Amino acid sequence: MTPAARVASAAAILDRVAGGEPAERALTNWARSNRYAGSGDRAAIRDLVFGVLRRWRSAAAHGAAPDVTPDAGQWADHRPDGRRLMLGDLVQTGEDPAAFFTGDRFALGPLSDEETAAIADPPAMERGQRLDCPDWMLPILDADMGDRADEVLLTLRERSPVGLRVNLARISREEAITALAQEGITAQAHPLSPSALVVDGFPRGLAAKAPLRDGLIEMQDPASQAVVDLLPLDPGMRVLDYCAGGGGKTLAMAGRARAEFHVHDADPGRMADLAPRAERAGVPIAGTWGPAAPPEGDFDLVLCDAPCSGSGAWRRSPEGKWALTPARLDALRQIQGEILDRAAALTRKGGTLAYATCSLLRAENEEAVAAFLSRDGRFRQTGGRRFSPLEGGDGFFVAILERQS
Ligand SMILES: C[S@@+](CC[C@H](N)C(=O)[O-])C[C@H]1O[C@@H](n2cnc3c(N)ncnc32)[C@H](O)[C@@H]1O
Repeated sequence: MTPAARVASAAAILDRVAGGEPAERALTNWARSNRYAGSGDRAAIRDLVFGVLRRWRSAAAHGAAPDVTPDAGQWADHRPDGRRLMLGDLVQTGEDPAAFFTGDRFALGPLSDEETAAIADPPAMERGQRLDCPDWMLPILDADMGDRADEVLLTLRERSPVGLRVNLARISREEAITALAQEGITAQAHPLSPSALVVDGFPRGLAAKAPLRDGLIEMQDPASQAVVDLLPLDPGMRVLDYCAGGGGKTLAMAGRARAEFHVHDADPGRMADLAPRAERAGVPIAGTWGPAAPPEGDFDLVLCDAPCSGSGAWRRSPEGKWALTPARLDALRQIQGEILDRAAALTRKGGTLAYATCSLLRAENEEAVAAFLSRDGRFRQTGGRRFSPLEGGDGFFVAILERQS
């Protein structure tokens, strides 16, 4: 496909996303009905779509498209079109739109006079547009992050570097760097965790490289690994990953200690990849639990990597930024409290309950923990940390809570 045809395809996919279709599904559906597109085309189109998702408001401003609904942070009421969004993002990333809007076969039609006039001068943007943040969240983020809020939000407008976790149970970080170099991938040690690497650039097909296929290295954000580094883990412990999802943290824990790992998720489908990944990494999973068979008994360590706004990971999952509403945030806080209460009942006396989110918001982090501690006097906070996206990984939070009685 030509670069112009890729831009036209991205615009068509953005139309569907603006119409309510989740981006991953829109990309998959597009690929299914356009089988001529090779893997390089699909990856390039995905990059274009995700670039706009991260910078939706500023792209709309540059393309003279309607803004998102300002109070709810959603695009549902004003659906800007993919053509204008692509136009705006090309302009703001320094590309010449005329090179893509050619009117050639498979390309978008040439720029109209109105579009040419619209992009002639940079638009006047309000702060939320410039930072690509829903307006209702700005005061919350200002209160929670102080004078770093703008810097953090600007970071979240860009693509996240590719983080890897070395399975230290099987290979050292230096050996991993060498193994990757043999595959033509350059990676450096990342300061957030002894197991973390960051890859130079955005190489295609990374997941299919031998060290990843063989379970020696996993894709994982460095801050996610740093959260696991803070957990009190010893060999032989009985550990429950209460919100295990795809098992990223279970496998990271297993890389640190030969413990007995149990996994649970309210949506067992989310754990579908866990068994093959665990097998590749050489990690036995002692128990898998779901809503039909909830976990029982006393665990030495229960990790709750709770569902959250995902605000620390908006680079990776930018749709979440626009889908979040005050009502959704309230619902998440409710769920987080329920998860903490359930997990507390599964933590043995003297054991540890660890609460983590990839959220930047105090409401989901410090305030959730404070509310839990005021409900359950048996626990005391003994550690924890907040990770900022300015440290090179996702924004994360973890609190270590010890059960004392
Ligand atoms: C942040 S994700 C977990 C990511 C995972 N720990 C990892 O590192 O790959 C949160 C998970 O919590 C699950 N979840 C949502 N509500 C839950 C609940 N009430 N109890 C347990 N798990 C829940 C979701 O299905 C989702 O898989």
